[in-house]
Amino acid sequence: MNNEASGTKLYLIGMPGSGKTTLGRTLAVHFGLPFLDLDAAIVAQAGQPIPAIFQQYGEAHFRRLEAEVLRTVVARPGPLVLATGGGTPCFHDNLTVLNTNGFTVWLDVPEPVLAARLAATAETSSRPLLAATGPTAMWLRETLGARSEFYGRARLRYAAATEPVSVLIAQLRTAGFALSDR
Ligand SMILES: Nc1ncnc2c1ncn2[C@@H]1O[C@H](COP(=O)(O)OP(=O)(O)OP(=O)(O)O)[C@@H](O)[C@H]1O
Ligand SMILES: O=C(O)C1=C[C@@H](O)[C@@H](O)[C@H](O)C1
Ligand SMILES: [Mg+2]
Repeated sequence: MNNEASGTKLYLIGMPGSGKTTLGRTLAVHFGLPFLDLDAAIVAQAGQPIPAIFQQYGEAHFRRLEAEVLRTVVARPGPLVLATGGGTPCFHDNLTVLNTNGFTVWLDVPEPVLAARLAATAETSSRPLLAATGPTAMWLRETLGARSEFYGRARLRYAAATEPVSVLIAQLRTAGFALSDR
């Protein structure tokens, strides 16, 4: 089965800072697939950056837009690697859409590692949900606590901070995600 014929889409889910964008690009190169970042697709569709969408219209509007753009991406023919937004699986039944139209992987990264990464990238990133408080331990604990129920329903859990990418690729093969390595 070649890539086009399989049509399988690979969806990376997980907390902000878990490495969805970084790993997504790596896997896309490895499997010779297109890569898409859902946040970038939302920005393109809205014509404004994510913090501006939150500020102008609020989170509920952002979540509707996110759900709409996700469904458009999922409906496209052909395979891809998609880095979702941190909250994507937790709203508007998006997780069901992902799980019924491709292969979901949760990048499970421990809270202290997330805290360090978010602090290190706070200056350069635009994370409106963190902008008010910064990546406090409390925000991380509460958010991870609330979201784990959704993330935990991914087809695969990948300990992204400790396991090499080769472990995930092997897990994908075992789970039946059949694509050609490059
Ligand atoms: N496996 C890794 N080991 C060490 N650092 C990593 C790893 N993966 C990602 N990072 C670093 O962690 C930070 C966050 O990575 P990335 O932007 O890919 O996460 P993300 O899940 O896409 O975040 P967001 O939800 O904000 O888009 C970046 O500085 C990146 O370089
Ligand atoms: O964790 C979240 O809820 C978010 C993460 C980002 O990827 C963006 O999708 C947005 O800032 C919301
Ligand atoms: Mg990202």
